Amino acid sequence: MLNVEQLNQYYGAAHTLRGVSLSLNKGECLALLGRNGVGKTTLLKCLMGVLPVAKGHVQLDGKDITKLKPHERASLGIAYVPQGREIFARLTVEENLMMGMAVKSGRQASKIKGEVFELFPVLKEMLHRRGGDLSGGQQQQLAIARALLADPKLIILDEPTEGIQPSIIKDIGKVIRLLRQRGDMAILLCEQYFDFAHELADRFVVLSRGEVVASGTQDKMNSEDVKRHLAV
Ligand SMILES: Nc1ncnc2c1ncn2[C@@H]1O[C@H](COP(=O)(O)OP(=O)(O)OP(=O)(O)O)[C@@H](O)[C@H]1O
Repeated sequence: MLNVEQLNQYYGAAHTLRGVSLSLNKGECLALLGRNGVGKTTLLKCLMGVLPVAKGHVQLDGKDITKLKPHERASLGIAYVPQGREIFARLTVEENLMMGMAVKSGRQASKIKGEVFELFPVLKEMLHRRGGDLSGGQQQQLAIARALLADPKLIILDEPTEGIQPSIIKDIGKVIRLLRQRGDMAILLCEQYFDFAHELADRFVVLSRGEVVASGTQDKMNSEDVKRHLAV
């Protein structure tokens, strides 16, 4: 469903992504691993169209989307939960969720909304609170819920456990596992928290200095070779 071929990106003279290729199938969770600053967030932004690429291609279901704008990619079924969550702090939880549903019809929206409240019951209790008054973990849940309300084919999560308390990390893990078991979505999970990614991923890719230096199935993820690229 997602095919990335030889992506190259630069920040000025700095060559940030160097020929990155990866693929991801429906029903699969791919972990994107790597130390701080190796280019993970840059790659995700290129996939969402927030940053332009210098060379290479991104395909979704066989269609070349390399030149499409973020909103066009969103309407094709890509949802992005950025690092730091970027919820609307002054809007209520309900209003934040409505932003995610903007592209859906009334009937579709209420069905998806029911499913999302099952996944994140806490959001139902907090519908009228302002986003900015939620805890960091609740904001992360809100950001994931908002992305799911667009009913995506591919959800891209940038470090969903960053700065979040263990009990909510567990809840977020459960949701990702459920989405994976449903089998109708592809999940790209960028993570520094190795054990979390190891539990959830089917396959992994490791970036180092903008290059893919290791990849494989989940059973190979715990190897010395992979750990070497992640050790600080
Ligand atoms: N807007 C920017 N302008 C110039 N350089 C940038 C910009 N954003 C990131 N960089 C640099 O590009 C490199 C890759 O950054 P990126 O944020 O993609 O890394 P990362 O692997 O996601 O790290 P982290 O885990 O800290 O988010 C880093 O050296 C970073 O300093």
